[in-house]
Amino acid sequence: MITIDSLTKRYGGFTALDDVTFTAQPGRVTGFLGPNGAGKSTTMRVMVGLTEPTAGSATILGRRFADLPNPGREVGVLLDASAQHAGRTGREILTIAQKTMRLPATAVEDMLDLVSLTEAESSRRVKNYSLGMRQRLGIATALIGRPEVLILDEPANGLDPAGIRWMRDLLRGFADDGGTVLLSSHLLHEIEVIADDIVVIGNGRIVAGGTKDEILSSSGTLVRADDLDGLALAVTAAGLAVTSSSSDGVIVDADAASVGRAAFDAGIAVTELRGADGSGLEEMFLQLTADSQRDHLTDSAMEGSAA
Ligand SMILES: Nc1ncnc2c1ncn2[C@@H]1O[C@H](COP(=O)(O)OP(=O)(O)OP(=O)(O)O)[C@@H](O)[C@H]1O
Repeated sequence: MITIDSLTKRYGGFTALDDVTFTAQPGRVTGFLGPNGAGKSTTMRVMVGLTEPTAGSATILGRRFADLPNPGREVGVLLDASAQHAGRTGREILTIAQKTMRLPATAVEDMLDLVSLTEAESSRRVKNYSLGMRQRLGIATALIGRPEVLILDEPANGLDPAGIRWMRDLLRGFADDGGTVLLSSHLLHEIEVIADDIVVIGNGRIVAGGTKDEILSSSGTLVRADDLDGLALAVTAAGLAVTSSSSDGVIVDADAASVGRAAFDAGIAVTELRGADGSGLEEMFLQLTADSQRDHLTDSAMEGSAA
């Protein structure tokens, strides 16, 4: 379990984290979602003792990272796959971790197998690794101490679709065995397919949190009709809030029955009526963070959600 309690981090006059509170529970994959610069990495750095908070606390299994006796045995961390020593081979990096944590020598082979790095690949220097291979090696290093908790910052970066599926299955298995997983991403689709719980951060503040189902169901109802303008007027006249309106349809912050009734009362023929689910999460993400984004969302940030 990871507990973040009223965490604030200021750099001079700039507030990077503003009273951030959430938990990541055992047996669950918690997705930490937010646009670039929202504060995900800063939160994770505080968790593992790399950044000192201005106020508040972050504990892992009830203790601050610095107070864990053999941290690698309790929490696996991957903050930046490119930060691994470029001049060492993958095998050397794992062997150092194995010796530091006083693990059996077989642990290195086990991890290479787990992340599918071949004998030849593991003997290459990291500077010759692709980003995807670095991510696999980073995940192997995080897992080698068989920790209960995993903290991963953008772990899917650089993985191809098969690699993303592999990682998803690996994290699912880890959580199903009772582990706690916290992973950050600015890719909506990635979080949507992997996470059980979602915490959304924007401008250093938590703007939404809950189970994926709660977050999705709170994203409203998607309704379509030939007369979209009339439809939007009808739901508004019925006292329902329109979350977004485009040529693709209208998303309303209400259940499907209320939206259907409003359209029926106005004599508007509905052509589609359903929970906004995936598209709603994208809409919610954009909305929740719209006035808090420090950088514009890039095309790559949105590409996953278009799937
Ligand atoms: N050492 C620092 N000094 C000053 N500002 C900092 C420092 N570290 C981070 N920040 C600022 O804090 C904010 C949050 O940064 P952070 O790296 O946590 O965001 P993020 O959500 O991880 O974004 P990304 O997805 O781009 O990595 C940014 O505006 C960043 O510029």
